[in-house]
Amino acid sequence: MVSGEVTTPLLEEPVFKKLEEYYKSTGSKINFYELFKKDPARFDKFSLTIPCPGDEGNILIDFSKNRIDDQGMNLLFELAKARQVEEVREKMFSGEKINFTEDRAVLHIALRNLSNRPIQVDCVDVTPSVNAVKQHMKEFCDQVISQKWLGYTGKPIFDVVNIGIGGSDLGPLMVTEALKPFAIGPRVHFVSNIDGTHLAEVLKKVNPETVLFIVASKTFTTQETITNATSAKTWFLKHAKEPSAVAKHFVALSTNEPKVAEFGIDTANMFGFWDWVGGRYSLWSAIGLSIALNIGYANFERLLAGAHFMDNHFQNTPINKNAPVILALLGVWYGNFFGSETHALLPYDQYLHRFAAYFQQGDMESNGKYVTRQGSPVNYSTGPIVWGEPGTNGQHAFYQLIHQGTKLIPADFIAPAISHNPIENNQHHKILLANFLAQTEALAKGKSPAEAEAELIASGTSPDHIKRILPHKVFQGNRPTNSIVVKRVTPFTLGALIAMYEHKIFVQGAIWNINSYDQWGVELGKALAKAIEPELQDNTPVSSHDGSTNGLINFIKSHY
Ligand SMILES: O=P(O)(O)OC[C@H]1O[C@@H](O)[C@H](O)[C@@H](O)[C@@H]1O
Repeated sequence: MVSGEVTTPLLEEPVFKKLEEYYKSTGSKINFYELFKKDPARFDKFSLTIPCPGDEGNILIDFSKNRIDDQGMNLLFELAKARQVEEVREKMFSGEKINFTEDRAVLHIALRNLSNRPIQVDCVDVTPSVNAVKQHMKEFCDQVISQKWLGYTGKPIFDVVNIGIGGSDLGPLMVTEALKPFAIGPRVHFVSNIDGTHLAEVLKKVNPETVLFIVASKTFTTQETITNATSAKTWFLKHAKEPSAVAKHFVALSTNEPKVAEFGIDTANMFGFWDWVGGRYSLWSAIGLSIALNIGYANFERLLAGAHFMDNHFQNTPINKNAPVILALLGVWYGNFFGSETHALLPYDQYLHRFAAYFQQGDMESNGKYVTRQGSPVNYSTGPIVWGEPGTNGQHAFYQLIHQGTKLIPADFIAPAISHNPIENNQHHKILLANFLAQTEALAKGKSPAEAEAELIASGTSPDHIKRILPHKVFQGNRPTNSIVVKRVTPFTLGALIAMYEHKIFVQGAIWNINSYDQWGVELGKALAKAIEPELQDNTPVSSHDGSTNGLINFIKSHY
C-alpha cells in the first residue's frame, strides 16, 4: 500500500453518506431548468472561464445545466477532499509510483513539462531525457518537412504511415485529424487493425520511394503492430530490394530497444520513451512523432504547451474552480447516485470526429476496474461507458434516446466559437453552433404537456388525435449537459482539452480508489488468441474449448 492512500470504502465515507441523504431528499428531485428561473446568477456560479495565454482566447466550461445546486456541489467538493484527490495529485506530479501493480510512476505530465521543473523517478530527474528525445524528434521533423531527409532513390518523404494500435494509434490519429488546418508536412496514414485490409488499403495510396513507416509500439511486442510492420517491410523490400534502404524508410517509437533492433530497425532511428508513460497517455511522447511530422514540430510543441497549461490549472487551482475536478465530480454524481452508465462526448467540430473514440480508450481502459487499490471488489459503479459522434450527425442518429429514452445520459458538448472553414459567409458554422446550443437547451427545457398540447391545437390537430399522440410529444427535459467552448481548435486549445479529460479520469480513479493506470483486463484475450491461432492452421476439428468456441472454430474451419 502506498503511504497516505485512501482506505475507507467509498460507501462508508461519511461525506458519501451525506451525499446519499442529500440525493434522496433533494438531489434526485432537482429540476435544473427550474433553478435557472429562480437564480439569475446560476450560469455565473456554475461555469468556469479559463483565460489562455496569447490569442488563444478563453476556455468556457458551462456546467450549469446539471442536476446540482450549491449544497450538492459543496458536498461533492468535500468528497474530493475526503478521497484525498489533492494528495494523490501531488503523488502523480512528483513521480511517485502510483501505478503500483506495474511498479511505475505516471508521468505523462513530465512529457509536457515545458517549465522544466525537475521531476524525479527513482531519484533521477527525467526532464533531461525527455528534452533529449524531443530534440531528436525536432531535428528529424525538420529534416523530413524541409525535404532534406531523402528516401532510397533520393526523393523526399510525402507520406507517413503510422503502424500502431490502441494508445500507439488513437492519439496521433485523433490529433492529426483535429489539427488538419495546421498540416505543413507529409500526409499521414494510420494502420492499426490486424485485418490485412487496413494495411493493404493504405499501401495502395503510397509509393515505396517516398513513404516513411513509423512503427509505434511501447512494448514492441504487440502482435498486430509487429505483424503489420513486418508485412510493410516485406512490401517495401519487394520494391527497394536492398535491405540497407530500410534505414531511410522505417523508424521506431518504443521503450524496448532490444526488440526494435531485433525487428531490423537501426536504433539510431528509434525515438524512445519510458515505462512511466501509459500507452493511452502517450501522444505527448515520441508516439506523437506522426503528429509532429504532419503539423510541424513547433505546432507539436504548442500542443504540449496547451496540455502543460491545463496541468498547471489542475495542479494549482482550488478544487471548487478546478475544471477536471468539477467534470469528474459531476460524473461521479450521475454514475454513483443516478445510476448513469454512460457518458457521451459530442464535439460540434468535424475535425474532432475521433475525440470520443480516443477517450473511449483513455477513460474505459483507465477506469474500467472493479477492484480497489487494496484489492477488494468495489460495491459501487466505476468508469462509465464513453461514446459519441460529432454533432450535428449524432442528432439525426441517436439523440432521440438522449431526449426521450429511459436512460439518463450525461453529455459533454464541445465546440469552437470560430471555425477554420467559415464558408458561405460563416453560415455553416452558425448553423452548427445554433444546433449545439439548441440541443443543450432542448435537453434542459424539454416540452411540457401544456406546451405540446398548445402546439397541436395551433396546428389544427383534432382533439381525439391530440389525446392519442400527446404523451409522445412530451419531453421531460432536465437532461444534464456540460458545454465546453474554445475560441478555436488550435494545437494549444486541443492540448488543454485533452489534458483536462486526462485529469478528469485521474480524479475519478482517485475517488473510486482504483488504479487507473494498468490494464490487466486486456491480457487474457491476447493470451487466448495466441493459443487459438495455431488451431486455425488446418481443418482438424477441435474439442478442447467450451462448446461455443469449439463450434465457432469448427464452423470457420469447415470453410478451409
Ligand atoms: O504500444 P503497444 O505496446 O503496442 O500497445 C498498444 C496497446 O496495446 C493494448 O493491448 C493495451 O491495452 C493498450 O494500452 C496499448 O496502448
